[in-house]
Amino acid sequence: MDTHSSHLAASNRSRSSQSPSPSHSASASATSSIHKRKLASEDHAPPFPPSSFSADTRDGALTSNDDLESISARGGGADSDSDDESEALGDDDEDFDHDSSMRNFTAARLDNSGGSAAASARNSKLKTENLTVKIENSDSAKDGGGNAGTGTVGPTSSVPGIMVKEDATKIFTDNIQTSGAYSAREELLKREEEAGRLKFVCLSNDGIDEHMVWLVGLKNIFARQLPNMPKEYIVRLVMDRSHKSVMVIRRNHVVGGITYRPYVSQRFGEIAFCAITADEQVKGYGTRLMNHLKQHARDVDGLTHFLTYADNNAVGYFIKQGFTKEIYLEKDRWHGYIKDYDGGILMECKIDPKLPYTDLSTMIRRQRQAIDEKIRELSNCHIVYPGIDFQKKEAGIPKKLIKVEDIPGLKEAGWTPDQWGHSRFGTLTASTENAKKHLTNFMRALLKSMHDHVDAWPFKDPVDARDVPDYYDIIKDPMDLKTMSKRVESEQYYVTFEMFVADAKRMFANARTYNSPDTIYYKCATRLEAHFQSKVQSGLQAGAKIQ
Ligand SMILES: CC(=O)SCCNC(=O)CCNC(=O)[C@H](O)C(C)(C)COP(=O)(O)OP(=O)(O)OC[C@H]1O[C@@H](n2cnc3c(N)ncnc32)[C@H](O)[C@@H]1OP(=O)(O)O
Repeated sequence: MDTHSSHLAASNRSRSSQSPSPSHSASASATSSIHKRKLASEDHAPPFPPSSFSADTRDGALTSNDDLESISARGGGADSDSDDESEALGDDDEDFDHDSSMRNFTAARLDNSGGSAAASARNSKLKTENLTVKIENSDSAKDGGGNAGTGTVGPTSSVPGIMVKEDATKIFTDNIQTSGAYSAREELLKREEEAGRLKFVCLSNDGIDEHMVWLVGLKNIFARQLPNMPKEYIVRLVMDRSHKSVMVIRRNHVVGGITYRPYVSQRFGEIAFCAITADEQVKGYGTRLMNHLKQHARDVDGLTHFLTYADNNAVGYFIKQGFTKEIYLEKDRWHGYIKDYDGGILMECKIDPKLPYTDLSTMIRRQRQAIDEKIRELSNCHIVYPGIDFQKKEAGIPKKLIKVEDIPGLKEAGWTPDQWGHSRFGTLTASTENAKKHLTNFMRALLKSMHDHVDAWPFKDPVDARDVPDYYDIIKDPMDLKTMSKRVESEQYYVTFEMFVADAKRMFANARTYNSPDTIYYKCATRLEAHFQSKVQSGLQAGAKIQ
């Protein structure tokens, strides 16, 4: 018999999927019809040289061009009428809640002052405190020892107002994500395996009834998911004894699998088919399957690489499994061994000699843990401080004056009083107290000047919603001279002159937002603003020092 004569399958072999992953359906439908896969040999020529073919068949294995008649009758016989079986495989009653296990990763922020002596001292102190729970009221931190008049500040206790979480493990689980989406899915499936609800098996056509039933189930999934691949061709390879199939079995039903041929002498394997039943896709089975395959191929077959012709719409999946379009494997190790295709993309995956493929999640978790511990050595980002009390009274004036030094955690983060940023006040020393008084007087004078202006009447009081019912629907941040005056008199609100100017500008902008240019309100706003600006200008020139 001519072993190359069964080109009936070869001429139109294509693996384009019928029901690609939901998340990729758009691209899949666009590509599946045009990227039909064909053996390069087409109808007449063998797909690869007979010499390499015969070398492969030293163990009597079938290849794509072997005659179908030589396929195991047990497997082939079950082919035609069992298509529906694959549908029955997708029991939904054990759906896993993958979403719940997906968490957002909050990147820990490294303390950039970690290298300094001060920082190390601080860190070692905090590490010690890490062992105990320490909760202080932030108010006590604000009040304790602070002296606004002299500028000596705040807390006297070592780390006031800090709430350090109880133990390292708890911090780890509470604050830091223990696993990403990838690991979460892997862990979930691993637990299912450990509980015996899920298993991964690697089989070939060994004649054992149960195995044959699974292989037929897998063949049916391939037939459905790779509709452009001739069914006879699928049967032939799945039942070929030189091919192996790694399968996901749940409740004794096949959920999906990968059929591959290990070329042991060449130490690489060719993935022929890979599919998960339609309603179980994008739940992590494909990934776990691939991990089991890699582990088995490395540890049992001694393989170092996988090659496959990936359907265009499955390239994304293979990339996520570590496959590349670049082929690094020396050509003489694979050329002539695997079938060439038109369409599809040849991809390669190097199997790592050490990675624990079926327990990657544990490895990743340990790595995260190690990184987390290192971050906590270098920074304080795991310490949670109480928030600032932002309670306000009338006119948005804070109920309690908060000094910068009293902001919980600020000093511990490396802040020092010389880092005042954009504040034009500087520290609350006696001289800046003078500056503060000076500023208050200047703002008072500006307010009075505006108040006395002929165009000030629309701005003297807050707009009354009874008079203008839709005003507060449009103006979300209202301002008026009375509110500004209260803020000035509180001597707490306007800690910078810019804040005062910003309020005035907002007041004028509001008037021009709500009213049209032809209205008196709009015109008053423009004239009063010009007056205000000239007063600010002349006041500053006359030496009204703001700081
Ligand atoms: C050599 C060949 O056999 S090529 C033909 C491949 N088979 C098919 O196309 C048949 C139809 N598709 C399927 O059977 C399945 O979707 C498979 C086998 C491709 C993937 O199995 P799944 O169980 O769905 O994969 P799994 O849930 O582990 O997903 C792993 C990742 O790949 C992504 N992915 C899955 N399928 C695809 C795809 N077709 N294209 C791009 N990305 C994909 C998933 O979104 C997921 O990404 P994430 O980790 O960022 O969340």
